[in-house]
Amino acid sequence: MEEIKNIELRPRIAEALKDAKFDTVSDVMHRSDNELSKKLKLSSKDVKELVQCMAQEIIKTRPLLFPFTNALKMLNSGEQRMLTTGDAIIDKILGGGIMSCGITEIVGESAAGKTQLCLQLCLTVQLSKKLGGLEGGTVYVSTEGNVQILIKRTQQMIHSFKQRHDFLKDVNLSDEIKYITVPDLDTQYQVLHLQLPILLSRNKIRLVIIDSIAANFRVVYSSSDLSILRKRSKDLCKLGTKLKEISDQFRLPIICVNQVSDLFSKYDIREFIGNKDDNFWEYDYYQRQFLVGKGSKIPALGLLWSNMINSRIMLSRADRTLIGMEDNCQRTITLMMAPYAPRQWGEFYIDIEGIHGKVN
Ligand SMILES: Nc1ncnc2c1ncn2[C@@H]1O[C@H](COP(=O)(O)OP(=O)(O)OP(=O)(O)O)[C@@H](O)[C@H]1O
Repeated sequence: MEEIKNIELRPRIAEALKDAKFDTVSDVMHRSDNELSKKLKLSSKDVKELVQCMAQEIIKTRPLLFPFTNALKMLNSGEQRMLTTGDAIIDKILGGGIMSCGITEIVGESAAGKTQLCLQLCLTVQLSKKLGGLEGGTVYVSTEGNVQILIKRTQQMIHSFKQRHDFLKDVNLSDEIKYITVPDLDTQYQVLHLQLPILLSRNKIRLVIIDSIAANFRVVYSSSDLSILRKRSKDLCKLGTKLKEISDQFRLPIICVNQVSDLFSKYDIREFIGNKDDNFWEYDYYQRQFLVGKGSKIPALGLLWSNMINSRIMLSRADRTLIGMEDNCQRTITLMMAPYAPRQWGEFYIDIEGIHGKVN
């Protein structure tokens, strides 16, 4: 973080900072105005001036963190806003597809179809912008260690994808998907902080998928000890901030697959959602699910993580019924929250080609 001694300040403010041994911009910016006023023995007017100077310094020295934009600039830039899922019905349910920036969470119970949706996006992202793609490859960070299964399933999808998009028949779509396995939290940290930024700066990658974000956290932070919970929150915060930074810097969407936790009482919902009035939609959804005893599950990692993501897509499935060889379970996809569309849902199914929406 920037050192204060290099910043031009009024002498009495500079003197107060020196006396209080405040050396960096973060020493100031991590404190409230009241705290600064007390510690530095400065008037509230001086504190306001100091905070403004520090904020200016951050904007000046870290322009990538503040890529200010407005609606007109976005419109004129012609930047693709949505990444298609490859299925018109699902795109419609999701308000156009997956947001082409920020963090989108895909959450659901085991075998709900999260990985299938992600693999499909690995293919659609390679399409031209005209067709709803982002013209680039994918980095697929997997915590499950099942890369061979992913590759095999992707090959299956590619086969039918090429039949639908004849012009891709000579393109090697699997070359544009780079799989990385992260078996533990330490490796995950190394990959996201060191390896991923290098990969993104050297290749034309337009999508990052982390499948799943909860797996390693659940293993390391399984205790309910308060100090461990605090550390978990801190690490989750760091992870969310890093992902946002990467998404902003490389202008690409990051998809985080998340698991679910069981809901044991309706008070769990309040604990998960926080203030009901702040997020009435989600509160209402889980409350109803709980009351009808259906899908009484909430996304893992709690409220803190919920505040780090930009949109949330929930996949769910009813109990599996096999008719002959056909998997006939009812699946639903719900856009739980997004800055660009209201909550909506629909049914979908999975077949050899990938995932498809059902016409009602
Ligand atoms: N080739 C295929 N043809 C038809 N359906 C398939 C095919 N491959 C997978 N599926 C369906 O996809 C489901 C698994 O989906 P997926 O692997 O995306 O689950 P998930 O939500 O990622 O689960 P987990 O959290 O356990 O990894 C299976 O139950 C199966 O019904």
